[in-house]
Amino acid sequence: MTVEHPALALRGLAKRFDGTIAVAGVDLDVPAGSFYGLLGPNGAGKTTTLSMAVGLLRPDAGSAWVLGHDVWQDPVTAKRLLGVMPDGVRLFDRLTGAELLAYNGLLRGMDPAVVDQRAAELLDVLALGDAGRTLVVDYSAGMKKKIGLACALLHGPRVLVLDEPFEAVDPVSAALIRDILTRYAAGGGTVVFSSHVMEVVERLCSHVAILAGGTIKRVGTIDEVRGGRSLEQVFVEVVGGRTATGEELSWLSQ
Ligand SMILES: Nc1ncnc2c1ncn2[C@@H]1O[C@H](COP(=O)(O)OP(=O)(O)OP(=O)(O)O)[C@@H](O)[C@H]1O
Repeated sequence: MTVEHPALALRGLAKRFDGTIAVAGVDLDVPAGSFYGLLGPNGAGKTTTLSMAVGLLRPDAGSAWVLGHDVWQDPVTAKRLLGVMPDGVRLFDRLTGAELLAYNGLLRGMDPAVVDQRAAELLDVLALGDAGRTLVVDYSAGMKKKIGLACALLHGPRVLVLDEPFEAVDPVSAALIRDILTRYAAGGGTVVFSSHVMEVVERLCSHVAILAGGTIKRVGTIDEVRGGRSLEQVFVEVVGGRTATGEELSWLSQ
């Protein structure tokens, strides 16, 4: 009998920057085939957690496994299975989209003919084909997200980890990204993405974890976490925050 490993397993991940505890011991199991949303307010530790989970940032403590392969002990195998779109999309942006895809594919040791064929298909599906000779540095924020997603998908990963894929993306591009991710998940892939947009998570995800102050506050299937309420209600209750009294900023009223 083969053991089914979680797509992503995190144990005790922790990170401190100078005096700030960014992530304070995160445990998480992402089931294979799930569409997983990591929700949290600004500064919750989402980017730091995902960066440690995919081998981009060395944790102070803890471990991460991709389909049973330790990201830090066996990075080559883990990274072969992973497609990653980091926050702020750190790309070699003095290349065109096609060049960037070719660079990524060849770096992964892919057959050049396969790279060419997949790159052309991805650029077409993501409506980036017209950008032709435009350098990525001159792309709009939404176009940068889309080329980042194309780079993450090029080698056909089993697990896709995306940091804020819908941030700064117009509704048309957002719908396109949603379609591609839904198709990828329907084909057996696992998607993990961070967001602070409830609607997107509620609409797409089978599972959700709410991160605040560097720890996981709620975790489970969307229905388990909602418990009959809206995700926003649960989020606000978990994360807290101040309620306006109506007295503040009175000088703004004419
Ligand atoms: N390189 C760094 N140096 C110092 N502090 C950092 C660094 N990266 C993150 N932090 C701090 O760690 C905490 C968590 O940041 P992180 O970027 O992981 O949060 P986030 O949930 O992704 O936030 P956002 O939704 O705003 O992107 C914040 O307090 C942040 O200021």
